[in-house]
Amino acid sequence: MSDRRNPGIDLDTSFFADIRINTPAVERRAATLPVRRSLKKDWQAAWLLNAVRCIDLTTLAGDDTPDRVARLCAKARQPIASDLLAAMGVEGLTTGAVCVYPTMVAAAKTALGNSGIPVASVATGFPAGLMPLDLRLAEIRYAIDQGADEIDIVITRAHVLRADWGALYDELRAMRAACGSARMKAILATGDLKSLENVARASHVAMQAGSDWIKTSTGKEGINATLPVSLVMCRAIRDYCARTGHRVGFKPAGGLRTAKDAISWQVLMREELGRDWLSPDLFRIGASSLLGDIERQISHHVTGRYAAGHRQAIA
Ligand SMILES: O=C[C@H](O)COP(=O)(O)O
Repeated sequence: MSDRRNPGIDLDTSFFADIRINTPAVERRAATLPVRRSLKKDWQAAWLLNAVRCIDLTTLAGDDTPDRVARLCAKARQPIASDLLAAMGVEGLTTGAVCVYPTMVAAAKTALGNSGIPVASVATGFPAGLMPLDLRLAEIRYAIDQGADEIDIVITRAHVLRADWGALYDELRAMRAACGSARMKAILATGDLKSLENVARASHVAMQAGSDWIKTSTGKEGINATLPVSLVMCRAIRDYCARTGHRVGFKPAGGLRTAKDAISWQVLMREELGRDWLSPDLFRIGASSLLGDIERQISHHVTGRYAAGHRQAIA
């Protein structure tokens, strides 16, 4: 993985002051993505393998335990059965990262050992973010002390809803500073932001404040990752890159469960941002329950039939 970072820039509201989004046009464009490509079978398998290496394999449940995290990490190290990978001539495939709560970071680090798989920790009062800023920053520092390599922060939605871009920028800047060398993903919780314009504005502020990835959702909002919202965020990434030269990654998260989802979002990345955004450096899929269907489809590709349920991934 490269050590590329987005350094951010000073807050510049001119990037989004006049933004107007034609929602029906965005929805029409997004609707073409899942059906646009009739991918040949071999290509489909390759895209699914690529999705695996971009997954932030996630468990964020109230009943998480170190044992569950250890099982998740075993899956991250060997996400697809070795006989299926051997049949496709693939070696060394892992997920992009494992994503857990701060108190589970140490268990994940131990279980991942020297695999090189990064541990991402949510922080800053995930999922609502409604805690005093100093406590949210302390949580980032705690996660990093435990060994987190990446931090998934949540923004204060009220700053967006009140159009208080200065407050949003300052909070994100402080979080970025607390992250130090750990890379920061900014969760916008788009399902709470009320409009696509707000999604675009929040995306710009998050990038200006130095986020390394912008992420759609916590997985806990009423509406999580959708293709229209993702399209708006990808266009903001493209715009920010054109104006500043800084490349920011994208992480859809929440509700992605099927191999078809994994392909649709990759088509979006390739068509809107280009091939560079198909690597784990610039693209992650946050998911707790996607791997099972991907493995099922890969198994079908290799063997011509669907595997028995007990052979499927727990995640
Ligand atoms: O960041 C990742 C999300 O929490 C995962 O959401 P999910 O459980 O709907 O896959």
